[in-house]
Amino acid sequence: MRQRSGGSGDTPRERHPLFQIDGVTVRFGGLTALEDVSLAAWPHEVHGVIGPNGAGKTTLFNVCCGFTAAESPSVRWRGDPVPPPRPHELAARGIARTLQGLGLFRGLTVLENVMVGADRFRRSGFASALFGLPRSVADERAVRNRAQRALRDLDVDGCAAAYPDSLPYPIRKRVALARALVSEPELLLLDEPASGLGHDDMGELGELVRGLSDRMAVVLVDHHMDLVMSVCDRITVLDFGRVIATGGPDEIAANPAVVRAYLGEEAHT
Ligand SMILES: Nc1ncnc2c1ncn2[C@@H]1O[C@H](COP(=O)(O)OP(=O)(O)OP(=O)(O)O)[C@@H](O)[C@H]1O
Repeated sequence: MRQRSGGSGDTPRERHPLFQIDGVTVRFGGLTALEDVSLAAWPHEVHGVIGPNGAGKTTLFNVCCGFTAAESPSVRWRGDPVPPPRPHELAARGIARTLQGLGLFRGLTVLENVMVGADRFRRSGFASALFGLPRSVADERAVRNRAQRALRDLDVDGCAAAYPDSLPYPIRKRVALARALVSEPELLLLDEPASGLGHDDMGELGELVRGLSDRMAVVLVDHHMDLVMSVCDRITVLDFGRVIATGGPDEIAANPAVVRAYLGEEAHT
């Protein structure tokens, strides 16, 4: 595990998590999906969220993305209080996410899909785009270049002209990741990044995610213990909507409450 920021030479700001959310309670009618849950994502760390089925992982992910509202959570960005995230503000706030369903536009090529993710770098307004003014043309070229770079970084630039439906699932997952990364986020939220991947693709994904933590904080929700244990610096374990443990992979693997929660799950499957 890498040294967390905060040692000699760090700026004081790096003593805080990049993103911290506390007091997350979500109720769906009579069902409490999350009760007073906290999550802190540190710069340059990969933070895993795990837990048995129905523990509240997706709900927590959705709160972090602003898809689901929690009851008055406290949110901090580099230690400063900020309003809870809202989906349309994520890119502007330095947050990107990939979803289980990938969410690629079927009618757009791979390159065009990734260009959508780079939208925040456009500087020209609607009118100059409409009339093809020079600034808008330069903008378009810059956004296209960024998108091509993002595809190259993920080794999928060869399918830039293809439509998502024509590509194998692991490639589509990379495209979805490229679309998230092209916005150059400080915080990347990954929902089930390993779902549907075979062993080899999962190994490559693990290396990729580890590499990303040089540039950003990563939060990932996933069922695959191998991936979570090998890739994450810190892990939050949920069970029945509550945090039952937080710590490094070794601490988590040895935590009796975590073992009990997962054994309980096996007993019910
Ligand atoms: N929109 C909703 N309306 C009602 N109940 C919901 C809703 N979303 C989630 N729940 C319930 O909230 C609880 C937590 O669900 P959530 O999907 O967050 O768990 P999870 O840990 O992601 O589960 P899984 O591993 O099975 O995906 C579950 O009991 C689920 O049935």
